[in-house]
Formats: sequence, structure tokens, C-alpha cells
Amino acid sequence: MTAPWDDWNHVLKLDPDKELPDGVTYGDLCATGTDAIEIGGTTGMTEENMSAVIRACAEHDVPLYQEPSNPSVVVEEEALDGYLVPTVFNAGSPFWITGAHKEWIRLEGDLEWDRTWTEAYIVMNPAADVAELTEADCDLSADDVAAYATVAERMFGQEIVYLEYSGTYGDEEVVAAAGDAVSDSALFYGGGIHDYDSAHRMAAHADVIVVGNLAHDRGVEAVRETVEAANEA
Ligand SMILES: CC(C)=CCC/C(C)=C/CC/C(C)=C/CC/C(C)=C/COP(=O)(O)OP(=O)(O)O
Ligand SMILES: O=P(O)(O)OC[C@@H](O)CO
Ligand SMILES: [Mg+2]
Repeated sequence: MTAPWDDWNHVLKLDPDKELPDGVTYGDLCATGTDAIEIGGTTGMTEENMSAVIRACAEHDVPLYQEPSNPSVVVEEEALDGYLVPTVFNAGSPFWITGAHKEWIRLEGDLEWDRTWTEAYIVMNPAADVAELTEADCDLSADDVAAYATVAERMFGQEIVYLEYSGTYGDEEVVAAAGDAVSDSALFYGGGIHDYDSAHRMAAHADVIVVGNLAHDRGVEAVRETVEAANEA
């Protein structure tokens, strides 16, 4: 079975609750060479701001995926290629593992299953909004993370394991351990990638690197550098 991310090296994550730097457009960011755009964030999400970003990216030739942080912000936009739905393996409450998903299905009934996938998150930065919201246990060694990655892949059949350091650059040894632990699943890494070197280092361990804040803080050239690094790693 092929998956959309099989040939991805780089994903750009755009947060609808954050501004772009002066003079930067969504079109410019779509044209950085990134393999796909994920639209989402932890706080401040609405159907309106999600749709606005999706529409701004729609006319550009890059795959678009919504990453909803709760069922009430899922939008049906024609421009979307699909949905990447988080489940947080180290969450403190089962709501963020399966509860929100159960509520979503209860409200929606059937989904577009052929374009809906889950991402098995392991949340690592205790200061990030996502860690606070999900009460994640971030006190994890490399062995713990590797074991979670194996549980996700082998026991729960997760096709994507997402090591999430959002807002901070991760521990390369931990990322390497996660990379060694997965075989068929894709390892996504996100957090603190800010230049060619940081992108290149993480891309050596992960199948896909995810770049977020950089687009909002620094803009197009900085993102383009990380795309080059991902493709050269
Ligand atoms: C069932 C449905 C449709 C949704 C539930 C999906 C779940 C379980 C969400 C929980 C995890 C979550 C909120 C993911 C959002 C994506 C994410 C991690 C964004 C970036 O993290 P931030 O914590 O905003 O980073 P900053 O602190 O840098 O802003
Ligand atoms: O914003 P940054 O720190 O680049 O993190 C990227 C992404 O993993 C956030 O969900
Ligand atoms: Mg946030």
C-alpha cells in the first residue's frame, strides 16, 4: 500500500492563529518546494481561520492536509487532499488518545476513510501548548520513546509516528532512537528546526521533518533552506 507521505521529506505546518511576516504570502510559502502543507495548531483554531488558510493555499500546486486539534474545527474544503488526525500516545487523559476521536465519529457518522489518517504523536516539550492541553508525560528517555514508537507501529498499526518537540529543538539521540525503532511506519519529526543545519541533522533520523514556527517568524528564504536540507539529507 502506498501512502501520500511515502515520497515526502519536508512538511510545512501553518498555524491559522499566527500571522505571516510582513510581505510574505501563503502563495510564497507554498512555492518553497515543501512536499505538503499541514494546517493546524493547538490553540485559537476555528473553522473560519482554518478555511481561510486552506483557501489561500488552494490555488497552489502543493498537497494540503488539515491537522485538526478537535472535532469542532474539522472543515470540508474541496482543496484539501485529506486529514492527518493526531492521537497523543503519551497523553495524560484518554480523551486525547481515543476520546476526541470517538466523539468525532459519534457526531459525524461515516468519514472519508480513504483520505483520513492518524498520526501517533509522542509529545516531548512540556512547555508547548500541546503538552499542557493533553497533560502529556514528557519525562521520557530515549528507550521510552523507542518503546512508544514500537507500540504505535507494531501494536496499534500506526503508519505515522510523530515525534513532537514543537517550539524547541529536540534531542538528536532520542530522535535517532525513534528512527531505529520504526521500520514500516514513517517517522515525522517536528520542533525548533530553524536553518539548514538543524533541518539536515533531524532529517538524517526522521523520514519527514516538519517545520512550523519558522514560516511565521522568518518567512520564505528560511523555509526554503530547510527544504533543501531535507532533500539533501
Ligand atoms: C479527533 C479529532 C478530529 C481531533 C483530536 C486530535 C487530537 C487528539 C489533538 C491533540 C493534539 C493536538 C492539539 C495537536 C495539534 C497539532 C500541534 C501539535 C500543533 C503545534 O503545537 P503547539 O503546542 O501549538 O506549538 P507551539 O507551542 O509552538 O505553538
Ligand atoms: O513550530 P516548530 O517548532 O517548527 O514545530 C513544528 C511542528 O512539529 C509543530 O507541530
Ligand atoms: Mg500554539
